Amino acid sequence: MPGVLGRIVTERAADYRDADPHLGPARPAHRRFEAALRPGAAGSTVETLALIAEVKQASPSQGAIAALDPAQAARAYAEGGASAISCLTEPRHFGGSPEALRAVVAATELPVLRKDFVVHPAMLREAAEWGASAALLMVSVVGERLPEFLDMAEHLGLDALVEVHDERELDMALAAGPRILGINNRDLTTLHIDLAVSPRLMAHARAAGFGGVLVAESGYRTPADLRGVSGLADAVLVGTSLAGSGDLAGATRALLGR
Ligand SMILES: O=P(O)(O)OC[C@@H](O)[C@@H](O)c1c[nH]c2ccccc12
Repeated sequence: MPGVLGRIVTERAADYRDADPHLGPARPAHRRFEAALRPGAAGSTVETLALIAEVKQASPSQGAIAALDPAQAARAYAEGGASAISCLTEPRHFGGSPEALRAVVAATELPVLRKDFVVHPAMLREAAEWGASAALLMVSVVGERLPEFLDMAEHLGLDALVEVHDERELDMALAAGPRILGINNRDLTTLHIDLAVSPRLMAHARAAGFGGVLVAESGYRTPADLRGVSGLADAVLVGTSLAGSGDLAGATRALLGR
């Protein structure tokens, strides 16, 4: 696996090399994250797009974004109209931590996504234990093991956001029958963003008969940016432009056109 993504995945695999792979008891599926993103669930937004707002303190492309208090950030996003919260837990490149996720879960009623490079079953067990409603599964990372990881998430009562960046990954994802599909506009090997990726792959997914929830991810800054996926996406995942704004509630409202 090339580039930045390869380095991070190697590090996360090393972090969890000796972790206990047991998932523990089955947990009921609440599907709270999925329900928050369903068409119309966001209700009052101009574009009817649901917003997943991300607690993101740093990134490989930006370096430091902002030193956030995760609980305060989550409350501000909720106040601004977000439908769900994404919280990074990757520590070296994104400034995330388990504590950040736990704090976000405690601070808000909104469903929370564990945003990390899931390479080991223990990472899903942790997500459930920490109170997350969902976990990210990247096809570029789990590859052929996607069905296995989807089953594990289901066992733990977690919704899975299955992320793809190109047609090949999309076809692999569709074959596994995900309920929630995220299209990342950012190529994580080069960090290059192209907002045309989401509309292209969303049209492809719908044409292939995908009837689940579609999430457009990365690089969105303005209401005008969102117009490119309105009518195609059910939800949009936004981190940097909100987290670095200095006024998280105001920036969230502004992005949603309120
Ligand atoms: O900060 P942005 O450009 O608004 O992007 C948010 C989110 O899409 C991005 O953080 C992301 C999408 N998929 C990922 C996988 C790993 C780490 C991070 C990500």
